[in-house]
Amino acid sequence: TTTLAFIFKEGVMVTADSRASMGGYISSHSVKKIIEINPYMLGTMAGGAADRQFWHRNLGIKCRLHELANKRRISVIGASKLLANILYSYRGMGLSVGTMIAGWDETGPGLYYVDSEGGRLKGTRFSVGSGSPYAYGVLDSGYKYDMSVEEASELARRAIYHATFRDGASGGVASVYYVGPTEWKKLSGDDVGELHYHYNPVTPSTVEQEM
Ligand SMILES: C#CCCCC(=O)N[C@@H](Cc1ccccc1)C(=O)N[C@@H](CC(C)C)B(O)O
Repeated sequence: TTTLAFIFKEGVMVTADSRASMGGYISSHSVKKIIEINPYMLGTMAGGAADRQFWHRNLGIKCRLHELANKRRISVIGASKLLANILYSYRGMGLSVGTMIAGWDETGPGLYYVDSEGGRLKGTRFSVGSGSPYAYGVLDSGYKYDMSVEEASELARRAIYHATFRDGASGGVASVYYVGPTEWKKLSGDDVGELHYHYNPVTPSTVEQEM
């Protein structure tokens, strides 16, 4: 898996691939690794496929209960603490979860990294999963705070593409979501095979090289 998210001038960009693997076997090309917790918050998932299904449903329920009890939307900090505390209570029981919570609340755009070791980090730029070293290479070299939504979504998509090119556990579709002040929007979903020819157009000279 390769997931990444970063805060920039216009909000938060969230991107992930869609491959599930079991060793060298690819068990799915269409896993939704960006989970729509509610209309203004997204979660990403790397690690165990079963864990993804359960924990983001579980988190969605806890966030909704918080809203009903407090008559207000839960903050990104609050949602990340709920998830970190639940995961911490399962420490040592073999959970494998590396997740990010991205959203926009009264304090502005927020991004947290949470994992099944119980770690929780606030940040502006994360990549999580087996492909993250490759994604960081593109992300860290291209990141600027003052990007437009178009520039930011292209940087995110490119970072995921390069990770799927080098990481055997990443692939399928690169999905790009943007979190704005009032809600998230899905911007694109491209098969990385098509992205390959988008970034590496075939021209007579490349045909020469491969001859
Ligand atoms: C057997 C088995 C695992 C079932 C499929 C399964 O969870 N694959 C895992 C990798 C993994 C994890 C732990 C034990 C083995 C294999 C997987 O593909 N994770 C991706 C994200 C999830 C949400 C799809 B990614 O992190 O690569």
